[in-house]
Amino acid sequence: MVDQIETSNDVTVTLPRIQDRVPTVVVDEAHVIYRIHKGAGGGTSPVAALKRIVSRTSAPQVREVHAVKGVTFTAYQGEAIGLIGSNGSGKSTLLRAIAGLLPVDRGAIYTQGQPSLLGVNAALMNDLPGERNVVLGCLAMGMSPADVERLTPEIIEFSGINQRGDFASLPMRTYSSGMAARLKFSIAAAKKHDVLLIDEALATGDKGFRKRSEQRVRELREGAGTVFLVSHQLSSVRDTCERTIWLESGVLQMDGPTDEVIKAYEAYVNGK
Ligand SMILES: Nc1ncnc2c1ncn2[C@@H]1O[C@H](COP(=O)(O)OP(=O)(O)OP(=O)(O)O)[C@@H](O)[C@H]1O
Repeated sequence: MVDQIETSNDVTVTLPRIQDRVPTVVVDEAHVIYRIHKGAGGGTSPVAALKRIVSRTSAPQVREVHAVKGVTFTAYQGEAIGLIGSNGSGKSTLLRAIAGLLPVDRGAIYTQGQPSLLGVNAALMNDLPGERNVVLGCLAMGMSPADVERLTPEIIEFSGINQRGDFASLPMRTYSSGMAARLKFSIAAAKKHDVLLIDEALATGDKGFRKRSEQRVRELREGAGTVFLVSHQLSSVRDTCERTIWLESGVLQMDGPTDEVIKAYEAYVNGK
């Protein structure tokens, strides 16, 4: 049983009916708190503690930043969900917690399979050429060597890094930050993910790359995965996601159809 949904840019997406929907991410009253150790003695390591004993200085102060405050929602297969909110509202923190890179302090996050976080900070090796990074990245995602060999030219083509000469054979350190981000997106998007988490990656490309990557996000979603997209580029969210979650100061403000949530967010931003 399926439902046809029209998105704002006239793309028709086919989604399973509510009763057939398979949850992929369940976030249940999740709290994430950063603890920053500051003050004399530097840190909590045994060496730092010993130094404090010898120098008779007090234990470092701990400052807490409560970045995500009791957020609850469920994401389903086939959904692309935008995450929006002001600077410092907790979007990247929530994404990192879903990826399992940050522990939740209270509450819980359950995911189906291993979510893949694609951020502009994803680690590639700066001294290796782009094409070697493609091979390493694909192998690290669990692709077979034969698939890697077949897909490498496609990934380089998709990224557009060779548009102004043969950059694929040059070390990554010679790339602009936009080129590096495009290559990272292209590597991650080459594989079908159960849950793909994208942090601002689409915003770094030029218009042509943005269109290609938005199309790829739609394909990934239609291939039954769930895609989360953190972006300040509201047009990207509008074109890619039919559902959007709005966070403000770590609190979930709204969760619903993208058009409604963006409208409320814009009214909030303009009224600030
Ligand atoms: N590693 C960290 N250590 C301590 N505090 C952090 C750390 N990373 C983020 N924070 C704090 O957590 C809060 C949420 O930050 P986060 O990066 O998740 O927000 P964001 O919505 O993604 O912001 P932006 O839109 O600016 O990227 C902010 O107050 C930030 O200062």
